[in-house]
Amino acid sequence: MRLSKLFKNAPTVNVTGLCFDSRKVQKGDLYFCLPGMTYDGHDFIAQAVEKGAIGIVHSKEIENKLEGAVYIRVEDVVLAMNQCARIFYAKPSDKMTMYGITGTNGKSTCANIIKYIRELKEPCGYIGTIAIEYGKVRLAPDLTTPDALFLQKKLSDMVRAGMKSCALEVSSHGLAQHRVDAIRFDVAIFTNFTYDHLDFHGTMDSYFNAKSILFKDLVKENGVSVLNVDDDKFEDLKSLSKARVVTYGMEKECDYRAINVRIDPESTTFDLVYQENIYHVKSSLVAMYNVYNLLACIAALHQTGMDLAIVLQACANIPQIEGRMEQIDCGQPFHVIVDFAHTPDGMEQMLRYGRHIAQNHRVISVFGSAGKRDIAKRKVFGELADQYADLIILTEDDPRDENPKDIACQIKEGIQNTPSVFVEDRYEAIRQAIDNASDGDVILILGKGDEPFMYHTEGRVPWTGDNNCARECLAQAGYTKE
Ligand SMILES: CC(=O)N[C@H]1[C@@H](OP(=O)(O)OP(=O)(O)OC[C@H]2O[C@@H](n3ccc(=O)[nH]c3=O)[C@H](O)[C@@H]2O)O[C@H](CO)[C@@H](O)[C@@H]1O[C@H](C)C(=O)N[C@@H](C)C(=O)N[C@H](CCC(=O)O)C(=O)O
Ligand SMILES: Nc1ncnc2c1ncn2[C@@H]1O[C@H](COP(=O)(O)OP(=O)(O)OP(=O)(O)O)[C@@H](O)[C@H]1O
Repeated sequence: MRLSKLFKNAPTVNVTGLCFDSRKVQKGDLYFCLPGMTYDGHDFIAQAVEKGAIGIVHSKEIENKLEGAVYIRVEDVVLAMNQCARIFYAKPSDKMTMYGITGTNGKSTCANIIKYIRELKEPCGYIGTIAIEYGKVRLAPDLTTPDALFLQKKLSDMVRAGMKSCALEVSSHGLAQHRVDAIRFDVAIFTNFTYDHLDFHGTMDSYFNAKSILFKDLVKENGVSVLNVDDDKFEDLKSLSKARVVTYGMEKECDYRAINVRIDPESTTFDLVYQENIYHVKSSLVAMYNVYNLLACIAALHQTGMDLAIVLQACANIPQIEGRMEQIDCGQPFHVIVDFAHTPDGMEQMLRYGRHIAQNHRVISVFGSAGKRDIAKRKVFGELADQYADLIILTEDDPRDENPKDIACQIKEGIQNTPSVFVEDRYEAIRQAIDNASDGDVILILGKGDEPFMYHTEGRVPWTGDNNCARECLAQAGYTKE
């Protein structure tokens, strides 16, 4: 593409790619000097030019301009990069129905529900924590919400592969770092807002401000904000939403309301009240929080033209979402559930659900807390497990360069009455939980879900995955039904 298509009055040179990392520049790329938390992209111009960048987009004064590249000075490089990416990749988000999902918990679950149901009508892509998926392509993501350039490129690949819609998880980091600024969403879904990511955002207000960008920036004609009426942040989001607002919930009057909810170990049923009509819904997803996730998706899909009856019927067969409330059934006489819960709210939801289905039997919980992340939540995890569990097995969970035993000690500060042990090796911890379980017990393995890696001192190292680990340990104990 000609540089002048991206910047008015720019010299006639051909841009073959866009890049913001000098280490990855390829010949013909336009290099954007981004401000970062550790570095400043302006410091790497020499490397970018050496690697063949044909243009440098910068905001600071540059004294020694190297030959071989064109220099374009702008006020805001992040803004310029987003605008360029949108044009360079031919505005892919304008060619699909775009669902943006944000909130502390439930983004991956909702995105996967939307993808599954939307695909009954037309091809739908997915970008989020679990995968990047479209058609037959399935890639392992590095981030929940990738950087702006990668995102635009992937969306354009999706359009080329025939996708008509896309469900995209939008993290607060992604919003704060303007990774989705160049995307035009049709629907912005808000799941919930509870404690998380204070290591990055500093305060809950700043965390919320990041989340709210998705709703402030939803300006597409016919755009719709899908909001959880039962969440404390509902009124704030409603008043700042630019688009039409549609509501869902259980406790208050709203557009899509669930009543008569019944949660069983295998399924969930409820009555959906919509415009004074009542529809009976049965879903393969369990736990109360999934009723909220379902309502959000039902509203979003219905508001974007899907037939309500088809959407509701599809709720009965939503496939297992990897590592999210994943029931591992190898024929053992107790429940084993693997879940990605890693926030206080997620932990409480899971522990409460475990308590609900265990009835008089025991809840055995296996978890840790990530190293170098949100230290304050460790004690809270201990308090929650103390409240709901009968046995707590503390173990490693992405310790990074912290000692897992120290993290476990901080979790233990919240444990008063419930027996707890520390088993550093996660595989061994899961094995001990399984060996310890009696008929009817519920084992909750929390925090990592399906993730096939663990962060240690040496970086990201392969991990069996909690779900695979549980299956292996069950097989070793003689249960092999799956
Ligand atoms: C905290 C955070 O989000 N950091 C992101 C941020 O890094 P940064 O600000 O430190 O960047 P930097 O290293 O200072 O570099 C500044 C600029 O100089 C450039 N550079 C740097 C060095 C060099 O040699 N050459 C060069 O060109 C960099 O490419 C960058 O453009 O900008 C980088 C470039 O886009 C991101 O890769 C990086 O994500 C890191 C890897 C990360 O782990 N982010 C996580 C926390 C994250 O975003 N998570 C969310 C939420 C997940 C959840 O809900 O749990 C997600 O969406 O995944
Ligand atoms: N609506 C919800 N309310 C509260 N907790 C939820 C909700 N949905 C899911 N959870 C809990 O949060 C965990 C993570 O769910 P999910 O992966 O869907 O969220 P997420 O927002 O995508 O998280 P992340 O961005 O960290 O991947 C689940 O495993 C479950 O324990």
